[in-house]
Amino acid sequence: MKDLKQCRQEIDEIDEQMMALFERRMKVAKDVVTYKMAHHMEIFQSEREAQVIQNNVSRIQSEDLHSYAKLFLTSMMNISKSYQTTFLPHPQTLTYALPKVNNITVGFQGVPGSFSQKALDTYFDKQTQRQQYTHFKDVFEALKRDEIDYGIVPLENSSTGAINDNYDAIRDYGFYIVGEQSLSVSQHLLGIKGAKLEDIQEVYSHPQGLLQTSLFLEKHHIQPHEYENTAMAAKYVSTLQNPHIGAIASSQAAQLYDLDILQDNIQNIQNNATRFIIFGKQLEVVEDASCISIVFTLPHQVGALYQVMKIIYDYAINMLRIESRPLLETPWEYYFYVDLEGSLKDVAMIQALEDMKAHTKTMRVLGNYVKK
Ligand SMILES: O=C(O)C(=O)C[C@]1(C(=O)O)C=C[C@@H](O)C=C1
Repeated sequence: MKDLKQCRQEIDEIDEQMMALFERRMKVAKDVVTYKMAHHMEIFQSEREAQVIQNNVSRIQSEDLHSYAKLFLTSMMNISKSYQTTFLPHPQTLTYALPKVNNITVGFQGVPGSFSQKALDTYFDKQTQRQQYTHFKDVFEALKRDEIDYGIVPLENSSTGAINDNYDAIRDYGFYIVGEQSLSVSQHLLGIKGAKLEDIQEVYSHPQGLLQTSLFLEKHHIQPHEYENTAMAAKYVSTLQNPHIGAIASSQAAQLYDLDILQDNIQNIQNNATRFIIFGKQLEVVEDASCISIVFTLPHQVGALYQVMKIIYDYAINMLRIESRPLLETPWEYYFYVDLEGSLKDVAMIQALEDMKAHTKTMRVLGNYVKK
């Protein structure tokens, strides 16, 4: 048996060599992303990754290490991709992208009659193919598999705040925001034909639908039940045919699933609106893009957030929004999601972002797009 001390010494020597190679590899990854940004290429290159895995796993002589080698290479390329996403485009090499409109498929969560579909219908034209999914996460997965060209999900509601899962997903999947559609949202109490408001004892809706109408539900002593989606809840209630069970959903859902509107506009705040984001795999900057979304993490230091905010102030940039979310991998640390008014074609903006990046642990541009 080898001595532990000797083993660890050997590991230390190997790690030293590996770290030098790691640094070299990451520097090349940086050169690759500079090229990709100038040529409108996606960071994730599935064919190349498959090739890297195939070439290198076959070099491993011990058969029992093949699956570990594959895992090692995959993790290494994930690290390389996450590093690549932190680089900012160069205003001179960044060319405007024409929004893709022909022959595209867009994924949304829910069934026809959902608010996501309404946002999709408002943003995209009639020819756009629509693909529906059960969960928000499925839309992100579908884009990852190239099943769709874009996804559309809600990010924030004016009365209930952020839709946290989607904030986390847009960051974790490494996708880009290419557009935003704001939609005014009216929630209605729906019931089966002939039912009355007084009959309703329970309702089904998406958690957001229930939150947005909490005052009405409390007032009428109606018990809320969470469902995948407002329109799916309407569809479900329609199948139950029970006069005591209602749904909270749109007027389109009432029509589609043959339900009556028992009480309209029951949302807590009358001008209830939801912001939907359209996301894709590439950074697409259109000519009139005026909103830049960034996400960053900060070192645990006094005044770390202040330093970033000061740069925004010094460059006289209008900050449209700031949101913080816990970093799952390190408790009590947060990432910040900030919207700034401006364009990535503006040299001063890139300078400001570079300065901000110098004060963060990680920073990535999520997109530069038009708010509609
Ligand atoms: O070859 C590239 O395009 C790279 O960006 C490098 C790299 C890698 O780390 O090997 C990273 C991301 C791609 O998905 C494929 C490979």
